[in-house]
Amino acid sequence: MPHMNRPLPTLTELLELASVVSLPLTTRFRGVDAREALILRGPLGATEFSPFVEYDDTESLAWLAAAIDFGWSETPPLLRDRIPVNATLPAVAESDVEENLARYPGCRTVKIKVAERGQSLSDDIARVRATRVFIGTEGRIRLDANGGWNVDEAEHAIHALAEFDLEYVEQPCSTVDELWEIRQRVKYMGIPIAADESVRKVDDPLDVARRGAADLLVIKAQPLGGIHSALDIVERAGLPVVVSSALDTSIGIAMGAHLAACIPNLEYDCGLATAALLASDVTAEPLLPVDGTIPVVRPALDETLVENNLADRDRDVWWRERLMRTYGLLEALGESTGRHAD
Ligand SMILES: O=C(O)CCC(=O)C1=CC=C[C@@H](O)[C@@H]1C(=O)O
Ligand SMILES: [Mg+2]
Repeated sequence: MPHMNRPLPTLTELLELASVVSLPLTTRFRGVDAREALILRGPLGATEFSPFVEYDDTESLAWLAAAIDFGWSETPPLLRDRIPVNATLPAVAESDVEENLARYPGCRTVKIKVAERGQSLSDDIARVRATRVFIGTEGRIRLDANGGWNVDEAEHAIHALAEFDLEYVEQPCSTVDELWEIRQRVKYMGIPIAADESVRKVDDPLDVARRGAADLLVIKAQPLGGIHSALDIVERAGLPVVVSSALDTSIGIAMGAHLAACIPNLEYDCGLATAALLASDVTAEPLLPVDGTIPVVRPALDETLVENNLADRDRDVWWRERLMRTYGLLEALGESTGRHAD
C-alpha cells in the first residue's frame, strides 16, 4: 500500500528530523482540546505523521507511509493552485454557531457534526437550523455523523433534517452494510450518502464503492497511505470524492491540498479548512481559507512556532517510540515487497 519512489529514510534520519508539537484547538473537536503531531523536515519540505493518539501501530502504518511519501517523493502534476473548501462546524451549541462559522471567510459550504455522543436530535436540528440562517439559502450544508446512528435512527434524523436542504450525509452509520441500507431508504429523497470511516478505517477502502453503498467518498491523505496511494484509490473507486483533512497541522493540510490538486474532477468543496480550528500552528502562513479557498503550497516551518508549541517531554518520548514501532512495521512490509531502507 505505501508508495515510495526512493528508498525509505532511515529511522535515525527520521528521529533527527522530527519535532513533536501539541497545538491548542479553538473549539473542542473529536473529544480533544489539543492536536498532537510529529513534524518531519523532509528533503522535499516539511511533512507530518499524526495518527490520532488512540490508533494502534497497525493503523498508524498508512499515516507514516503518507508522511514519507510527502517528504521524500515528488507529487504528481498539480491541476489547480487553489482548493475550494468547506467550513467545519463541531457539535457546538446553537448559540456558538455564528462565532465558529465566522472563522471561514467566503466558504459557501458547511460540514456540520451531528449525532455527537451525549447530545440529542433536537441539538442537531438547532445547530443545522442556525447554520442555514447564517449561510442563507444559497449555502450548502452537509452533515457528518461519524457512524453515530443505527439505520432507523439515521432514517429518522435525515427526515427531520432534510428541510434544511442537505448536500449529503457523511457516514450516517458505521458499517458498509448499514450504509447500503440507509442509502436505499433515503434515495427517493435525493440525499447522497458519503463514506469516510468506511474508506479509511477498513481493510479494503474500495469495498464500499464496489458494493454501491455510497454515492461519494471522503478521501484523507494520511490514513490512506499518502498522495500516490490515495490517488490510486480515487481512480479505482470511480466515485466523486471530497478530500478532507485529518485535523492535521497546516503541514498535513498541505498534503491534502496537494492531493486535491492532482484529482481531475473535484466536484465538491473539500474539508481542508481545519487550520481554522487550531489556535496555533507550526507555520507563519497557516492554510486558512481566503474567499472560500486554500492555496496549494508547502508552507515553511516557523521554527519559533514549532519551539513554542513543543509537546511535553513525556509526550515527545511517546511519539518517538510510536514512530520507531511504526517504522519497524513499514520496514517489515518493505522487506516483504522488496523495498529496503538504506
Ligand atoms: O471534513 C472536514 O470538514 C474536516 C475534517 C473532519 O471533519 C474530520 C477530520 C478528522 C477526523 C474526523 O473526526 C473528522 C471526520 O470524520 O471527517
Ligand atoms: Mg467524517
